[in-house]
Amino acid sequence: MAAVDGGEVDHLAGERATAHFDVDAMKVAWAGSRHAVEVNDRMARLVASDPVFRKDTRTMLSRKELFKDTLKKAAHAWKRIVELRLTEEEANLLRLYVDQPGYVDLHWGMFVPAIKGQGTEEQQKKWVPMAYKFQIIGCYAQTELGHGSNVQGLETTATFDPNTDEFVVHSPTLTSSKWWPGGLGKASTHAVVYARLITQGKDYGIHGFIVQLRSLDDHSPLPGITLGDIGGKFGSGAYNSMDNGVLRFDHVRIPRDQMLMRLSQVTREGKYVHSDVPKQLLYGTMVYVRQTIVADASKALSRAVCIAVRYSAIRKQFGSQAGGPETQVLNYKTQQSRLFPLLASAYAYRFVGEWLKWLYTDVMQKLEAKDYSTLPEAHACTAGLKSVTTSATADAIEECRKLCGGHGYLNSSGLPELFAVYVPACTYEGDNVVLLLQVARFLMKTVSQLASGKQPVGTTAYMGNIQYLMQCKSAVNTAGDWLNPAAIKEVFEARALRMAVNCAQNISKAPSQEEGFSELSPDLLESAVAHVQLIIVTKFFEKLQQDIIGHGVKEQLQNLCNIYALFLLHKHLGDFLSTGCITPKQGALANEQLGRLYAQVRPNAVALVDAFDYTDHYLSSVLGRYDGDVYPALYAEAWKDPLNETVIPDGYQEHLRPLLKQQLKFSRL
Ligand SMILES: CCCCCCCCCC/C=C\CCCCCC(=O)SCCNC(=O)CCNC(=O)[C@H](O)C(C)(C)COP(=O)(O)OP(=O)(O)OC[C@H]1O[C@@H](n2cnc3c(N)ncnc32)[C@H](O)[C@@H]1OP(=O)(O)O
Ligand SMILES: Cc1cc2nc3c(=O)[nH]c(=O)nc-3n(C[C@H](O)[C@H](O)[C@H](O)COP(=O)(O)OP(=O)(O)OC[C@H]3O[C@@H](n4cnc5c(N)ncnc54)[C@H](O)[C@@H]3O)c2cc1C
Repeated sequence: MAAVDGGEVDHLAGERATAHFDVDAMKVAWAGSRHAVEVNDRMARLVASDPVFRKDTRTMLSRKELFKDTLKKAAHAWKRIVELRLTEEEANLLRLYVDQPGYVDLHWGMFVPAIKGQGTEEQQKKWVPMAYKFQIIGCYAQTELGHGSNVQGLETTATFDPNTDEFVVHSPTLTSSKWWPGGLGKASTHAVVYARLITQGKDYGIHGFIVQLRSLDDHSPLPGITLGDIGGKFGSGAYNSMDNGVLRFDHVRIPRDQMLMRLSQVTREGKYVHSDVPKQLLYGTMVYVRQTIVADASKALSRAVCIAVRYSAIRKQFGSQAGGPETQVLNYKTQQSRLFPLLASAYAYRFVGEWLKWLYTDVMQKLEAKDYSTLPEAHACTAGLKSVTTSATADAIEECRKLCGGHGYLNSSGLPELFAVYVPACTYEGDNVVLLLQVARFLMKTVSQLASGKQPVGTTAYMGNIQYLMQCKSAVNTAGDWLNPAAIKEVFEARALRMAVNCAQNISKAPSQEEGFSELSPDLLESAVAHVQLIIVTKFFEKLQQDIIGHGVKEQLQNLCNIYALFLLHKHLGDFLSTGCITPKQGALANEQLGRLYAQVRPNAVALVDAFDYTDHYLSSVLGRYDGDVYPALYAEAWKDPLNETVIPDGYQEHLRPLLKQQLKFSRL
């Protein structure tokens, strides 16, 4: 049981008693191993029991107070990490459960990986230990006021001066100001800055440079550097704890060896040398972060779903006859049909995130061995999955808020802040539309290579079965037939392939490839989504092939997998029908089966969210409390609002009293 700060009475005990499976074993399936459950639980409790990490009044703090509170929490977290000699795994989890975006996320999440991925061994030896000891704090300064998505369009310059063996970093225009980097505004002492490398009069495009921004003595900006925060962001609390910043350079000089030189170098004489590696490795940090964002999607979604499921089991409306009990809103079929697909999606994203982590590690090992063949697929998978999972998660958090009715709109429900913190994931680390177009480009290339007989591999291997998939008809006859994984996989593969081939055919009719791609881009997005959804469904089925232990666990996961797939089929019925993969009758049968699956989830719903093993501290929601004691908590929470500090509000004397005491002057009143 994870609820360290829950009450004595378990209002959800009845719900927990109806579960048909072993919740502890499900925790292992969710977390990945018994070790992962144990370490997650230990770090979550450590954070929950420490008063410095309290966050119940976070949304009421001013921006300055919130930022200072973030600095305090980050420093305290570091102190605990050092005192307790936590491992890297434990430290990462501790920071996760502190649950307040801050400069440390970019320091560990992007600055260090950028140096590790793009720095030479010598550069790593110099910079990484300092970063590991927090002797320097770093951020990732790529985006500018004028360009974010179009990395090649960045304007900051780094011009080599052979006389002094230095680069001169400069912001030539207003639009070249670095804009958005997290941690840049107030905290970072250093940044990995992306700038156009110019040497011997030639522009060699975007490269990474380590630049010191602030004095290590008094934190003031170094000469030639203008720094600040870019201002308040969406929502209360939320991402406002982060100091997203602006940065301008006025001919700032850095030593030549602060160019990240693993992929290409500039010699003492100023000669540009590019190693024999794909240029796209420059984008490696983004690929790494996109992969972690997919794992975060399942965290955020499961959190919202946990709140909505528990509250829906507590909340009662209507149905009372002759004084009998009212109906739990979780029993309404509409509530189930909105909520259970989100529950299933949380599990689906968890497992595809696990697989993506494996893929990423595999690709990295191949790159080390100078095998670059899997790089395009790694890019397509990370970009596509980042895009699909973050968009769906942001929508799902908002749906969970609605599923909690009026109380979901209160900050104390935890859902508004969760949404506000989460929704920029659709934009950062690559706008979701821009990333899906990258997937589409990869798909079009794969389709065009089919004609030449090249066999697609990995996640596009199904395209090799083109003869069959272009003409097959689903054999589903009854609702129960939709429980056959082969039946589901076949229609998802046929839909994805047919949509891609249709796009490719239509592009080929355009005057040029480029014009065709641009004209067809809305269709290409849908085609990319179909391909990515197929990956998620496939990886869920593959997970079910693994050794899953514990009473009833596999059956529950099978139900969730079927719900995930059939819900997508229902939602995108137009795609499946228009590509002729299924008939309207088969679509109706899928929907019938979905209803049956929801009924099977109903008695297990609360236990399925308990398996996420979240503390009340992490959930930070009066509606999602483990003990279900919602109403006293809601009532108590209201009194904490600063407006309730006085009975008579500030402003009464100036603005309310005169209004109430005014003499009526208008004759018609
Ligand atoms: C309630 C409290 C909760 C608290 C929770 C706390 C959690 C919060 C913590 C915060 C977490 C995270 C912080 C967020 C960090 C965000 C940081 C950022 O945003 S950093 C900036 C990110 N910027 C981007 O992502 C920019 C997106 N743009 C691009 O990636 C590129 O410009 C492009 C891919 C769109 C285009 O590239 P370009 O080179 O211009 O052009 P082409 O399209 O022609 O591509 C050429 C060729 O390269 C291939 N390619 C492209 N990218 C890659 C890649 N990454 N890897 C491999 N290959 C790549 C592409 O496919 C083309 O290949 P061809 O074979 O030629 O077709
Ligand atoms: C909270 C947050 C944190 C961030 N942190 C960092 C950080 O630490 N470091 C950093 O360097 N950056 C950071 N960023 C910046 C982020 O990476 C960019 O905002 C993101 O890459 C999107 O780029 P953009 O803002 O230029 O959007 P734009 O590209 O201007 O997007 C505007 C619209 O144009 C559309 N669009 C753009 N190009 C195309 C196209 N080719 N085809 C079709 N439609 C298109 C988009 O879909 C979107 O609808 C952060 C951003 C946010 C919101």
